[in-house]
Amino acid sequence: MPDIVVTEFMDEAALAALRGRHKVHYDPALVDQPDALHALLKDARALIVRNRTQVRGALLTAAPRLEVVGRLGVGLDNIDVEACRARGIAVRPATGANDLAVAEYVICGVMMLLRGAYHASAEVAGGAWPRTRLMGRETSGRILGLVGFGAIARETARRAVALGMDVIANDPFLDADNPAFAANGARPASLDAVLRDADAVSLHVPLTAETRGLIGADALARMRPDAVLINAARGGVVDEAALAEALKAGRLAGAMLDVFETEPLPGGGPLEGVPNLILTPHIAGVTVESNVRVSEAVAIAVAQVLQEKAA
Ligand SMILES: O=C(O)[C@H](O)COP(=O)(O)O
Repeated sequence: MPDIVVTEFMDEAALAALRGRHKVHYDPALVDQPDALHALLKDARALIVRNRTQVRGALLTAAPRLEVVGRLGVGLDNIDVEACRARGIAVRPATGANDLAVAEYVICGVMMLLRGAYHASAEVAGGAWPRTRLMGRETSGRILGLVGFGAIARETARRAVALGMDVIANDPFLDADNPAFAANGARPASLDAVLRDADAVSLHVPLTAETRGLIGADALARMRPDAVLINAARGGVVDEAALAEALKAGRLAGAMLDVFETEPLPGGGPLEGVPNLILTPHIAGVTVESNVRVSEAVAIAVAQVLQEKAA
């Protein structure tokens, strides 16, 4: 039986490093095979997951010898951190390793949505030439509003400033005089001001009881009708039906979503066929480069916990 089980995709070089010292079972399809996964966890000392494997309840019960959970990402909402703590199971996320990937995704989204010229490939290929309709807006001089001002938001802010954007940010955990705002070219603002003033709003908060549904019909109504919204944080933060309504009614100029209330996004939901909406499959933090960084960081952290616990 393996002592490390990996249930979702991981970089090969990091896996090879782990295999040098441990018996590793790597199967990125395991996330969708709970019975097989539970059987493999009987003797496992370590479990490595991305965001889909639910590390709680039955899974933890099936893993009586578990010592560490490696998280190939940052968000911990798929892990029952309290239950792990109660059992002395260490949780090791890849903090910082995918910040850059998400920040570039957000900047790309801001530019695509404000410019608005990239939804017309099929039309142009078909012989249409809609130049005046596709006259979009420049990014320089626009206001970027960040909801949450942690590490990823700060990476995003610096890149937005380099593009000539004015950056305002709200974070209930930071005092207005926190030097992190100025150090990253942002001005602190209330959530109301961010929603009211920003040309582009980007979300950078974890999913908690306080942030669930934060961007619902009320918040969307407070945004400018020509504003755009980007969510590469967590799906439950945005009310998908309310967003779909706002886009269809032209009360919002555009949106890009990388994360959803339910993942994979079930077909036939409110987001299908909505105009000015770009959807991606929870890929903002995953690039060729970040996959290497994330996997290496988690492999090192997991191996270290196993070594410490064995000592
Ligand atoms: O929490 C994260 O870091 C992102 O959601 C990316 O996680 P993933 O690589 O597990 O998708």
